Amino acid sequence: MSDPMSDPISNPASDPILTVEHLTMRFGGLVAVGDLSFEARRGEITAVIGPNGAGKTTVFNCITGFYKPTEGQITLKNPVSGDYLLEQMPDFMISRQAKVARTFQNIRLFAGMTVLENMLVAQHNPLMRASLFSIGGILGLPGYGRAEKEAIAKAAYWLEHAGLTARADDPAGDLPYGAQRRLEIARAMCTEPVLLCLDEPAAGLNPRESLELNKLLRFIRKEHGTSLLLIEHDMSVVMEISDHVVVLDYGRKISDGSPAEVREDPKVIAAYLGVDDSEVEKVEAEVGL
Ligand SMILES: Nc1ncnc2c1ncn2[C@@H]1O[C@H](COP(=O)(O)OP(=O)(O)OP(=O)(O)O)[C@@H](O)[C@H]1O
Repeated sequence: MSDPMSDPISNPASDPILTVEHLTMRFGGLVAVGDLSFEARRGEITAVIGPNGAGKTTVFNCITGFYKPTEGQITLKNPVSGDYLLEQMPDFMISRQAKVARTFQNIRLFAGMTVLENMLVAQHNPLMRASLFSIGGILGLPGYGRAEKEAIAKAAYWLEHAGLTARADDPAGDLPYGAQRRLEIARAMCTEPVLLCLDEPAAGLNPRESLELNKLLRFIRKEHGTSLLLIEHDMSVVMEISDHVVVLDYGRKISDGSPAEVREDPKVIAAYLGVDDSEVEKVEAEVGL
């Protein structure tokens, strides 16, 4: 099999992998996302944050093809296969061709299947191709045997880096919550995405599980050059691992910069981090509201 470590994607700092331009999503009269533009740069961890209902999940759903945006353009620059206009593609092509993978707020594993089986299901497409879409596996064709070995080796590699090797034969549903989250991420990495979108990966994790998650995400970025886009409520995770933070409020972008920059931005303090009631007027005056 090709060595999963052998081809880290180059990482020129200014090179965007995802460009969102004037994205608007309306549900009837409600503007869930309004005229949003931002970039996620290649090889970086970009966090999208904001209060409840700010439009974060809607942005993810537009990027990954679950929603068709009302307006706007979303360009994914795959360094290998070229540019894709995601808003014009069905969701399965976004994952298969453009190589964008995602995880969900609520974990979506096959709970009754083993950890290893979950990892192999993610590699269904290459295995089906190698089986000639029917009898290759039954006939024991060499191509299928090779593809199967590669799939198992890739699964083993990601299980090791997610700290799950010892649980490979256990039902996924038996894993502690934090381990299930890492399994979802490891499973997504088996599809070799260029952009991995994570919807609240730290939700419900205890501090030790949060550290293990951070370690896995850093490994993915550093050793594979995979770009990460995450929605996160846990500010300690955002500040610790993000290179770039985009802040939404009521569907609009109110801040965009390094973690240190957005943390100091009075608009963010007022809208997201929260201020004492007695301070609201003062902060609003400072930011011109
Ligand atoms: N399918 C839908 N139909 C109608 N309204 C929707 C739909 N999806 C989202 N919304 C509305 O769009 C707005 C943004 O929701 P969204 O879930 O994107 O926010 P969020 O920032 O992800 O919130 P949270 O942090 O609570 O997950 C909300 O007012 C929500 O009720």
